[in-house]
Amino acid sequence: MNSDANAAPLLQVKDLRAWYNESQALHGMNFDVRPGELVTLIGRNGAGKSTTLRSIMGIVRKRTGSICYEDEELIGKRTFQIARKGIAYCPEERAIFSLLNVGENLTLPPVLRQGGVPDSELLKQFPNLRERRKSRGTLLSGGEQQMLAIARILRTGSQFLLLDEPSEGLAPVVVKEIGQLILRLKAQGYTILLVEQNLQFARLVADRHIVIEHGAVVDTLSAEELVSDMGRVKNYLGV
Ligand SMILES: Nc1ncnc2c1ncn2[C@@H]1O[C@H](COP(=O)(O)OP(=O)(O)OP(=O)(O)O)[C@@H](O)[C@H]1O
Repeated sequence: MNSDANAAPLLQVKDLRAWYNESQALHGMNFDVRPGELVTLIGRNGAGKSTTLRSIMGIVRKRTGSICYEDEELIGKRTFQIARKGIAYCPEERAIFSLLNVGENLTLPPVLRQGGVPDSELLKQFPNLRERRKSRGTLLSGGEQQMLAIARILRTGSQFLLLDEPSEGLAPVVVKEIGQLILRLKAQGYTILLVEQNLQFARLVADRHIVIEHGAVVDTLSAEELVSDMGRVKNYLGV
């Protein structure tokens, strides 16, 4: 499914400010994501990318402004309520339970909504996980852990996926596999907001790129602009 440039936004973030205790991390974020779109958040370390995902998910609780999802305000809602609306979060550290095996990790999160991928179908979609069904989390490679972390949230029935640096620490060949998986999810109609430092990876998968500096959006580039004007982005990232 391709995103419709004229469709009403699925997620609208307005003047989002967020704090860790007294320390302000987001200073007025404004952006939106349309249904079926794959959007990246890019920016230097500490710019506020992960905090944006955690604020949408309600993990960072101290936040003001507006986060509107399907015309419903998420500010003030708890994480479990946000998850029930169909938003899922895959953290940077992947959060695989090391003492549980693949099958147990997969079935641990509850099914929250209709439309979740059934277990049998998940194992078909992720054959490498099927092979390693009995292996403990600690024995998985970084790529397998990432696959498992994504597979796990597909089971819940969520349609809006927040993915924090899925390519981090993975070998190029595995990054390619994760890229193919993300493109497959987009083709299946999932809407995806992706934090990504790896521009080559971001370039291959995303429709649009939002640049963050000091907790605010400073630029937005289309997929084409990222390719034709890489200098602009590298300037922001200082690379
Ligand atoms: N748990 C926390 N407690 C206090 N401050 C935090 C916490 N997590 C992040 N911060 C601060 O919030 C700001 C934004 O951090 P955030 O992790 O969102 O950045 P980022 O753009 O995702 O960068 P990175 O890729 O390095 O994680 C930074 O100044 C960071 O030091």
